[in-house]
Amino acid sequence: MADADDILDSLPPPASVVLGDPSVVVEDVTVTYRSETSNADDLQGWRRWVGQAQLSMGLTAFTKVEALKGVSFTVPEGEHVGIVGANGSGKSTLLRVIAGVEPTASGRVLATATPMLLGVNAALLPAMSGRRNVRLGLLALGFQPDEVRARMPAVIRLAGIGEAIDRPMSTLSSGQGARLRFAIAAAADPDILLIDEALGTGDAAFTARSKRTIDELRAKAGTIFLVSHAAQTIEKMCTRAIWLHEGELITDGPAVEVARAYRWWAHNMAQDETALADELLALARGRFRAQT
Ligand SMILES: Nc1ncnc2c1ncn2[C@@H]1O[C@H](COP(=O)(O)OP(=O)(O)OP(=O)(O)O)[C@@H](O)[C@H]1O
Repeated sequence: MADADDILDSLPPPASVVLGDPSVVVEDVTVTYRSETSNADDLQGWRRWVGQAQLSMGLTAFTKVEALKGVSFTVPEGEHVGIVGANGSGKSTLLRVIAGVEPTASGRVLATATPMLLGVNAALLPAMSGRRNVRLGLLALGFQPDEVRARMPAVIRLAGIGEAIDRPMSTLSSGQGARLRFAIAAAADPDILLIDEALGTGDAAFTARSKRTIDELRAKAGTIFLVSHAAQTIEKMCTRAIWLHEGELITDGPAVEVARAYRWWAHNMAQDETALADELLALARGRFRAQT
């Protein structure tokens, strides 16, 4: 069996890409969630005793989840960055922080344009119809009234929710609402585009249509962040990738190299080869730290 060093050494050299000035700077970002827990063993030190006492009295105990731990990187314009990592590693949190919809406990994000997280940025009003929400959504994105009129049919076609477009938002299914949000955001032509595949929703026809739209947006956007569980998607679509593990940035480098290292790690975890997986993770982390 190949050892961790052989695996990392067999990876191809970095691809070369032509890049512009910095477009997104993530500086030492930490995000902490406070979450209910029914298991006091989740808690550390004195909090465990307090938690046990709270739970035994039928009260609620809270634990702290560090979703991102001091994550830093700079992305130049034109870069397509994949974010990989196991479930719960902090990928969606990172996208939400870059989009400005998730507060940080410390650190900051600087961007040269407003980053658009597909499907999340549009805040819809429940009492208004889908159609009026599309109008408001497009106005909120900064389009002039004549541009709004011109773009509305395409947005409504992409959402593809039929007659439900004239019903109040509050009566739509969550899938229909998600499709509308996606379609509004997709009209934005953002310079900095954030795509979370986990947000993918809807039936096969919508999935195909939204994939086409994402491809068009990708072709136009300057800087792209893409979260995907499929390391092959990251290899194919991205120039660079970041591997997160339990909120920590493990490595950041050429997409092919990072995605393959992550794939080997995931493969070994799936095979219960946890010792080799741990070794791979430590090596990838060590190599990256040595470079920076
Ligand atoms: N609103 C929240 N309240 C409490 N904990 C949260 C909240 N959102 C995320 N978390 C926790 O933060 C950590 C990171 O979550 P996040 O959704 O960013 O991971 P992810 O890598 O995107 O996961 P997945 O691949 O499963 O989508 C996880 O431990 C998760 O349980």
